[in-house]
Amino acid sequence: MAAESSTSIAASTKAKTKAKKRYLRRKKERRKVREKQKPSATGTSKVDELEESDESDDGDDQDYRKEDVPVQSITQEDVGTESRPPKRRKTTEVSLAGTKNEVEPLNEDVTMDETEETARVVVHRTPTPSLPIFPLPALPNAPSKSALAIQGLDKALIDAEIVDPDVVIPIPAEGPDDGGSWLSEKMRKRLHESGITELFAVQTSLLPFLIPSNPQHRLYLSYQPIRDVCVSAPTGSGKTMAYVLPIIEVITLRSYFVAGLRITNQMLSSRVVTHLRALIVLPTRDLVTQVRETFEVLGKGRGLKVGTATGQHSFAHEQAQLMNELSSSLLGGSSKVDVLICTPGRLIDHLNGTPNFTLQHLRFLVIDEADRLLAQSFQDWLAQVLSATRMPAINADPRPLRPLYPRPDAVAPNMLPRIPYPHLPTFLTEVPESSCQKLLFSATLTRDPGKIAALQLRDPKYFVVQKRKETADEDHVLDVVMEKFSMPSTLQENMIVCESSQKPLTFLHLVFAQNVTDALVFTKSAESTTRLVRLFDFFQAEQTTHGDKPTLSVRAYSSDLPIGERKAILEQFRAQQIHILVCSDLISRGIDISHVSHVVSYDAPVDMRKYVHRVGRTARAGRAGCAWTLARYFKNMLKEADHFQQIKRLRVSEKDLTALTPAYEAALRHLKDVYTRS
Ligand SMILES: Nc1ncnc2c1ncn2[C@@H]1O[C@H](COP(=O)(O)OP(=O)(O)OP(=O)(O)O)[C@@H](O)[C@H]1O
Repeated sequence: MAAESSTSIAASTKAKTKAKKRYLRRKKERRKVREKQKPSATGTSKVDELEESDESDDGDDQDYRKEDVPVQSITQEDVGTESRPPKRRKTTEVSLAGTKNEVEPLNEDVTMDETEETARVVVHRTPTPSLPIFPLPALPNAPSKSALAIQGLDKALIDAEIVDPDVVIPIPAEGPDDGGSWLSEKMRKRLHESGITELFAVQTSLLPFLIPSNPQHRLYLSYQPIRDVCVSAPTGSGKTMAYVLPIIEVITLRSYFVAGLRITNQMLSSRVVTHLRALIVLPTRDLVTQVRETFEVLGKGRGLKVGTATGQHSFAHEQAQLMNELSSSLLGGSSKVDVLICTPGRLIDHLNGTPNFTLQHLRFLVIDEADRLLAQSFQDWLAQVLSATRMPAINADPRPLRPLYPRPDAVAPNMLPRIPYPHLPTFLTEVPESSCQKLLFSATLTRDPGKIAALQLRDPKYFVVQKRKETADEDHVLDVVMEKFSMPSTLQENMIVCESSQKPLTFLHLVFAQNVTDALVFTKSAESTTRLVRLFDFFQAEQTTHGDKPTLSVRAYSSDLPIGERKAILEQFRAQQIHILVCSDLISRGIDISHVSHVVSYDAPVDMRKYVHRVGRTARAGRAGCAWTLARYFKNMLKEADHFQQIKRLRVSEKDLTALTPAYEAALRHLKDVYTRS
């Protein structure tokens, strides 16, 4: 095979040589002929032309070429891009958004050579024109965290009015000018007599909103329904007066304007007969008593009749106190009181069991400590109360309807359509609405949309008393939504990190070394309350036998005690006859005792709301106060509420405790004896 192939190569080379020789010979002959024909001076160009045409047209030459390089006539280089049909290549671009865009190939002018035989494709690359610059796909500006958080929230909450807690306005004692307080002269005088000379922040916002400027229709606003109100303000910021003052003013006075000044006159009161105009619902009896006292102080000399219903007295006794008429059935109801302050349980009892007890004339429904009350589902009290304030559906009331002429004053306007005296209903007939304005108050107002929806609020207006930050309004709303509760600015908060076993001794150290008296001490249960008081008493007894320490009066206050005793203890504490009151969370809300300078959470509160209310028993109405929490694990709750930074963390050294240890150990032994015996 190898020999064969070498022979063929030799033969081909030989043939090539012969052809070349033949070509060269002919070329030589042609040159000779040309030499002969050559003119002497000119004609160079002609020869050149001939030579050129020879080279191009000479069949031999062509033959030669064909023979000479039959296969490699087009070199790789020649083929290049010219011979190949241009490929339409797809260019892929990845956009910023991550999607693939298919883009047309760059501009190429492709033309086919006219001589089809050669089948040559000539590609003329024209300079690529610059493409128009399209803007890069840009992501929209990301909304702020707070903007995202408020999405889907109740609009009323987003539009909450943020009230600066430092705002106060002086109350002029005399003269027709109310100084922007919206209070009558009579009321302003009364406030000054009670030592109140300025309005606190929450009051400055609420009073103008709650005391209507229109002197007419103050008790019944059936055709001008007013907005309901939700108020979130720190503990001790004066929320009680923010509703007590407008209630007294609206019920007892009627005002009119003279030369731009508000003139109020009790004789012009729109109150013709006594009806239940204001209902205040509170979670505990103690709070009912406290709010009643505020009404009595501020409403003195105004002829306002205030009643309470807490179950402290018999049902019959309460009925006699509240109702004028129990025997006959009255469509307009009957009441001896203008204002009723009550707990929800007893209120339901009267709604269901007291004849002529009606809420149809209510102008104000106040739910104080609203988050606590809304959490109580007792007999579905809220739904029952709300339905009692609305016009009952015709035929829903089993009592027979009697024609009443003339138009009865005793029936609320929203009840009138129920009375079968001749009306002329037209398409213009407007259905009267309940005139009841709902007011919700708390230092930890719920933002739970479900619970708020249950209140069927009418176009609610939110007031949130909290320090204004240098941030967007959304952030304030976010604080509201995220339940970041604001604290009194005069409160100093401390946490003493200690193990449970160290708590009793640490507490004794606080009392005897840090002078923590005039204090409320919160424990987790009634049982812990009693135990701590016993230990304290044993410890003091030990101390007194070994030295001359003055004796401190420490008492327990819990649900284990009879109501009468509880009341007496609270009175003694108010009178500073008791120095330390150890209690359960029974009085962690709302109780206002001005001299409380310390609050000790002996057992850490279970949630942030409880913490806010407990520590809020001190530092009230701008006074200074100190809160102490004894705990090992407490910071997570504070961190979640974004409140960790505000709390000073302290440790009590072993050394500080050694002086107290002997008496403490003796007290512990006594305590053990007591519990083993019982
Ligand atoms: N304008 C005022 N000037 C002086 N003292 C006031 C004023 N308003 C309220 N107070 C007093 O401030 C104290 C706290 O008020 P209040 O009990 O209404 O607080 P609160 O906001 O309801 O607190 P909490 O959330 O704990 O129930 C009370 O002793 C009250 O008399």
